[in-house]
Amino acid sequence: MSGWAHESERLRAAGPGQRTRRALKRARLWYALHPRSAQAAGLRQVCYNLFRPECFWFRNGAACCPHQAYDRFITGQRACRKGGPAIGREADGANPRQLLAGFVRSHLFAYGVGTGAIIASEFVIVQFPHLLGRFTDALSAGQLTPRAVGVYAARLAAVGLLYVLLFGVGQFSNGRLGREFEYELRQRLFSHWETLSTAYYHQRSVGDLLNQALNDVRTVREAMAAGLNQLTNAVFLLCSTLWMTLRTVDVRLTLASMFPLLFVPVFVVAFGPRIRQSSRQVQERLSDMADLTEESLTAIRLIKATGNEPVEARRFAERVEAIVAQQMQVFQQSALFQSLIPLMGSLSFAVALVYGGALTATRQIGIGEFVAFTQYLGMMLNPLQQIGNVINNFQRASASLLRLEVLLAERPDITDPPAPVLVEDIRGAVAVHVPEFRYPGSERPVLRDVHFEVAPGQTVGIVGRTGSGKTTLVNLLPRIFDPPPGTVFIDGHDVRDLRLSDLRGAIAYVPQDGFLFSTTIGENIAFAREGVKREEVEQAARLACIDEDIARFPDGYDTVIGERGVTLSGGQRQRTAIARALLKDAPILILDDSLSAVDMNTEKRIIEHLRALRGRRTTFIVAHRLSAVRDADLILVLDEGRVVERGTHEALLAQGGIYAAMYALQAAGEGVSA
Ligand SMILES: Nc1ncnc2c1ncn2[C@@H]1O[C@H](COP(=O)(O)OP(=O)(O)OP(=O)(O)O)[C@@H](O)[C@H]1O
Repeated sequence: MSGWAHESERLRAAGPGQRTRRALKRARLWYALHPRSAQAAGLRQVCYNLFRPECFWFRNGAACCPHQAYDRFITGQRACRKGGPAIGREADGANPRQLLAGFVRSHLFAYGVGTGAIIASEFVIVQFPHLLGRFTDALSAGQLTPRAVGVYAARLAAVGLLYVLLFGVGQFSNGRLGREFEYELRQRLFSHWETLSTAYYHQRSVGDLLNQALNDVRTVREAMAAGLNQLTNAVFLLCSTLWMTLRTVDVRLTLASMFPLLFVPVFVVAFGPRIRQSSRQVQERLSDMADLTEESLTAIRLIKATGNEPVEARRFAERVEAIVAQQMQVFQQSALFQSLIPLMGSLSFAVALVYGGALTATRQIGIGEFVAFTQYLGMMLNPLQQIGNVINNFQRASASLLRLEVLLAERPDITDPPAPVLVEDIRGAVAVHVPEFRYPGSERPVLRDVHFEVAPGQTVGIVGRTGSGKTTLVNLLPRIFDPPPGTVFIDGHDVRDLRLSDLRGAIAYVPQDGFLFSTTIGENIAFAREGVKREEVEQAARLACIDEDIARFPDGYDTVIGERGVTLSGGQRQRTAIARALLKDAPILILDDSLSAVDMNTEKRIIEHLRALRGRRTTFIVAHRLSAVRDADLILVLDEGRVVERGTHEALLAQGGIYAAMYALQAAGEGVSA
């Protein structure tokens, strides 16, 4: 049995009670090793089946479908069962600082273990100079026997071993917690992004959002894992060293040598805010660069086709130069700040040599005491340097937290109404009475006096010049943009009074770009609904006339179609998106210019299939090619946001207006018979 088949069998054999983390971990490993292979896709399907839709909830309290549960699991996010620990629930709506505080509170014991281990390790390591001092004293007094040397060596080795053990435990424990927090924060970000409305994404770039999800979150994680370790290490190493010196070394020598170190807090106050400010600017410029990279890679085919590589390379270089300049500023400030701290350490050393040397020469302290003290001072330099690093880290993390805070404070402008009308079954009657619609922040009305009504099961064609408002009009139905109150109704209910999940669940929408995911074509179609069977996917593909194309693909429905469906033709992409919408089987179907890249014959067949389903769903077809709407019960002709003509195909032809002129033009150009 092949590796894949064996794994698949094991997973299948696991009963509901055995859907264990172990099985899933193995699945994740398998998936990581074979991310793009058909086997992985198949295994994924099996794994989907292992999750039951009703029982997977995430820590932020949001329910999710098994597909998402699995996807989140393989990307390292943790799902928990309904009713499981709801750490994130209290964090819902919280800012990252509260999230951080909540996380630390709920992992107090683990933090205690990690930090405690580091603290203990510091108290162990400071025994080292003390032992060395005693060894030196014994040596200078000529009291060292071979046995005593062995005992000293064994003690020093034991100190080293215990230190490594304790310090390792502390590092690992806090590092692990940092990673867990990183996942929770990313998950929180993602859940938050899912709630924000389309208008928000028109204002923010993908690059900037990616930068926040990656760089800002990582900076915070570094501060709370490595930063916390370094801080604990540095503070307690300093404290324990100080304690040992005061206990075992002359107090005058200790106090005099420590004097230069009192300047460290002064430098922190002087440099901290400047470093934080510059770090924030660097992050913003990094967002810019991420933006440009994303845009350039998305448009790489166009760039190559037009031979614009040098222009893009120049644009990229300009942004990189700006980032480098900004980063140099941060580096200069950080370098100056970090070097001032060891400088103070060196001054301490100088005082110790002069004053300690004099005390030793006048026999006020022993040689062993002096040797031990210089060792202690050496040990202090490292934590002082670390404190500089940690403060820099915390300054950067603070800037990142601020950016994340701003993002998480963003509220979706399209939300459920406070008291939604609960509807059992939407039939698909649509009434639109929009006196005027403007996009948020825009002065110009895009729709004016648009009034029409559609009975359930009817088909509406929407045509008109480019920019006349067709997409805007259909976007109002699922509230992608909010219509004015009391202007758009479904089954007699204002769409703004319905729960968003009810409203959007009743609408299958194929947007103009018909986005596809970089997975298999079968999964792209199945994305419409949870728990769909392969036969249903195939039936939807038949209705959208993509089934024959799929049959010719090397792996059929399991063919991976590349990023955003790059390996498909424009027409194939459109038909896949249509199949996905048909599979949703919602009472309202919207095709926004979704047949433009399909040839006339295929378009005709798809329209025939839709007509066969007539009565079952209300359909809106936005089109430039009039052949796509000629069978519609009502055709609206838009011009500059107004309905300038309306009627059936025949009635509009008879009117001899804009529609008739468009039809004549297209018939002449494409050879369409009237
Ligand atoms: N998010 C937006 N913010 C502001 N104005 C917008 C936005 N989206 C579209 N518009 C403007 O609204 C007008 C109508 O756009 P819309 O996309 O609805 O036209 P359309 O008829 O669907 O065009 P096409 O046939 O080219 O797709 C255009 O002038 C456009 O510039």
